[in-house]
Amino acid sequence: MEKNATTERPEQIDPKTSDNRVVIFDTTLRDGEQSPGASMNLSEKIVIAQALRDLRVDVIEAGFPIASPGDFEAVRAIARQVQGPTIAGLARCQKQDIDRAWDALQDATHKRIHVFLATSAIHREYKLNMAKEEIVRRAVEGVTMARAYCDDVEFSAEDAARTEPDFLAEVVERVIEAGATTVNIPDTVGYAMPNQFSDLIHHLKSHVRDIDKAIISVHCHNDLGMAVANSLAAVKAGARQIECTINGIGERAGNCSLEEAVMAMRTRRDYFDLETNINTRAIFPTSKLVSNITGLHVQRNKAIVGQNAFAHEAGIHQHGVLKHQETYEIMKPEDVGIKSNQLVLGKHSGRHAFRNWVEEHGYTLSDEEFQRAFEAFKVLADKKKDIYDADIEALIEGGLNRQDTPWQIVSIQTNAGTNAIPTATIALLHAGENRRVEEAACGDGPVDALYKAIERVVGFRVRLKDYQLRSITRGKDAQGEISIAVEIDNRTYRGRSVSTDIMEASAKAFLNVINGYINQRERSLANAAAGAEQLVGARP
Ligand SMILES: CC(=O)SCCNC(=O)CCNC(=O)[C@H](O)C(C)(C)COP(=O)(O)OP(=O)(O)OC[C@H]1O[C@@H](n2cnc3c(N)ncnc32)[C@H](O)[C@@H]1OP(=O)(O)O
Ligand SMILES: CC(C)C(=O)C(=O)O
Repeated sequence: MEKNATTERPEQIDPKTSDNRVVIFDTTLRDGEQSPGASMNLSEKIVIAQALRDLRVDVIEAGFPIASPGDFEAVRAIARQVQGPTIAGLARCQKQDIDRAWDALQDATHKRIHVFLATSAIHREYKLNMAKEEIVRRAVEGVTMARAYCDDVEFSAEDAARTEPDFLAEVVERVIEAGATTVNIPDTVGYAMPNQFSDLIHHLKSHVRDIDKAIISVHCHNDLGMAVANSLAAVKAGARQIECTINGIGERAGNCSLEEAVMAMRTRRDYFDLETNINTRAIFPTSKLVSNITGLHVQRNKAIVGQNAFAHEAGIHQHGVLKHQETYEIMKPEDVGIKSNQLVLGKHSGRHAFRNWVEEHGYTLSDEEFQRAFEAFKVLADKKKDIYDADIEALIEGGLNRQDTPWQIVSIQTNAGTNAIPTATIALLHAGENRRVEEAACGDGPVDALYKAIERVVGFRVRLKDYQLRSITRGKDAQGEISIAVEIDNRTYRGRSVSTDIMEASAKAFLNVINGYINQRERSLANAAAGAEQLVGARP
């Protein structure tokens, strides 16, 4: 499944020659992935990178290639497959990191090596054990090594917001001299206040020789809820790149939220007089995709993409909006990809209306995906009186991660109640072998009983690490979303499912994990067998 690429990517504008263009550097796949619990696999990262391309971000930071073979592979695959934006790879100021980043970026059309080194006193003394002179030397060395490979090099002075401004200016001047084309000023621990951060950018602009030879970037964390405010204060002061993530995910309290920064600059163009290249209509679908894949839910009242962001409950507001939308709406929901006029879909709707909905919401489904989504929609419409957009989105997005085989549900029965021993009976079909197996079990609750019965059918045990139930739509017949994390062979697998019946959703989420594990194990065995065959073939 791929989101529509809505419009052509316009010629890249160089912010050094256009005073009011702000570069959007997305780090959902790198800093965003540093959110505890947000790890993504290779195919999920590629799907997100494609969505970021369609959103028209300027730079995708695809990962930190030295961090792990998986990170390296993800950066390499995105560099190969996602054309348009610049692809960046992160590296410490050391040769092996820079070499690894360069290897991973080889196939990208536009590539950037992003080197970083902390500059603040606390990081120098306690973390790096380096004096100021060594910091300058290592930073210059890092940029020089990266420039030997690549024309586009970014240097980040980690913890810049807590660095002595004059020392920061010295580092920035020296890395520009060494060839850095972007200099990033991170508020790594979310400590800055907007006026102070703005003063810091002014300080660099007035104290760094040749500051105009590089783009000033900012990378703000949200520990005090200031990430967006600080980023906006910085662009007002002359920074021309914002590093941000979808839904503001990232290390600890997260990063500057892309959708908030972009929509603030767009909605208050009168104040900022700045532009980005973002296709704002792709914001909402991208937000949904990221939340679906990472399992990090967006709070209802989150600006721009929260479920309530464009909802009016109060009578006085509703009255105002009915008379004139702008009385209580400063942005149009359509501008961020949220439909304002809902086409009401229900059990009597046919394929045309459903296809219309799918296309209007920015999805491109293959014939098979469409048919599966339509059938699932009909089943849901039979069970549920009111179908909301969120119901259908859940149903389509759910298809993205679905591991349908080999084990499929034939029937589920659970029994629980006060003073009753919870029991579950399940019948599963092994699709490949056309084998039907039934098992029953007791447990500490109906879900525990259900999971034990499933373990008996598939023949192995797993450890449930996390189980979350959330209502994702409204009404008595709301759909429940189950998100689980399960440990098998020392690895964590995640599963998710949505249904009006939470026992069914629980079983499907569990089978999602079991099937994912079985499929992956089979792929590894097949790869190992192919490798062994090659070795045998290669023998003299
Ligand atoms: C602010 C940020 O978000 S920066 C990015 C943070 N992201 C991550 O750390 C996620 C990925 N990280 C990892 O997978 C690992 O930390 C690795 C692979 C990078 C390094 O792992 P290890 O070699 O085991 O080192 P570890 O993480 O324990 O310690 C970091 C080392 O890097 C050094 N270091 C930290 N930053 C830098 C830098 N910018 N340049 C050079 N060296 C650095 C530290 O001094 C320490 O060195 P030491 O081993 O000589 O004491
Ligand atoms: C590597 C840098 C940009 C970073 O993530 C930070 O300082 O938070």
